[in-house]
Amino acid sequence: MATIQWFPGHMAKARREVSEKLKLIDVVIELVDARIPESSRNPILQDLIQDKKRIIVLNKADLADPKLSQAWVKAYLEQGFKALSIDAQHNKGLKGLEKAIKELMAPEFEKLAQKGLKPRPIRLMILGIPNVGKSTLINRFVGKNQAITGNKPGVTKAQRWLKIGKSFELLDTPGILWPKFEDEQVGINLALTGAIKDQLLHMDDLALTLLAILREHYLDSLCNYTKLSNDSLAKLTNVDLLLTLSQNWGFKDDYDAGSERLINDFRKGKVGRITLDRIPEQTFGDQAND
Ligand SMILES: Nc1nc2c(ncn2[C@@H]2O[C@H](COP(=O)(O)OP(=O)(O)OP(=O)(O)O)[C@@H](O)[C@H]2O)c(=O)[nH]1
Repeated sequence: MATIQWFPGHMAKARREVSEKLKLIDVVIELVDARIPESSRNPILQDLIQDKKRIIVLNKADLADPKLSQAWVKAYLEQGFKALSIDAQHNKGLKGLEKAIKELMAPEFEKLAQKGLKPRPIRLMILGIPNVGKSTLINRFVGKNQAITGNKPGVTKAQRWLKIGKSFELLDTPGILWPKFEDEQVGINLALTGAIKDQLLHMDDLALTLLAILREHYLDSLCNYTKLSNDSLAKLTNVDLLLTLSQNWGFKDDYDAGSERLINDFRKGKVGRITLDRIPEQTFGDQAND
């Protein structure tokens, strides 16, 4: 996990670096965490990339609720974005990503074809907040393909491009933007998934919030994970439940150790496939609940 603290100076620098790189790019891969697709987006990205072509990629789909991943992709499509979900860790969905990027560039290649020109490699960069899997995607995407180096006019630092087959060239360093800070629930989501440092929020508060979300939306997963029946769970408050779990794990009354274990298990997917960001019903109807 990145340890960078985002001060205004760092933000300005990140913004500058991303703008510089963007000049060279045909398509931006906006990488988000499928468990928190909205919370893991950076609000200035739109402003930065303007009308540059973009695809929203929900990574870590293996950890997220498949129904909600589908619903989020649908919601983004309805907003006019190209979007899909992948699992970079296990190399799933990358062919679909390549296909979607080619579709995005089809109009440009059509124009080239009309002039009798062949398509050139599509230049890509991955952009996202810390911990969404940018490096993992770069590694999986490129596999055993080679890096090519080139100095491009207007860019002071040499940019290395990684070749992906004949069709793509990927910038070897991702663009990193800061996570959103303005909203408490977003902060909790980012902390629960590990996108921001744990110290910013109390572990026990995070654990209790997680238990509340699980009770409300993922009761079956909670029963499986805690090995408690529905009825037994109903008799326990979240505080009692956390205490019971801590004791079962051998931590006696050490609530913090229990909280940490619960959160780590959640991050690894041991609690189940959970998505924390719900689709706002007023905007998108209730696709997620069918
Ligand atoms: N389960 C799962 N884990 C993933 C996936 N992609 C990445 N990870 C894990 O998520 C963590 C962060 O991945 P990185 O690739 O380092 O993320 P990053 O965005 O480059 O992170 P920063 O360097 O902090 O900006 C690592 O532990 C990865 O193994 C995925 O699709 N599924």
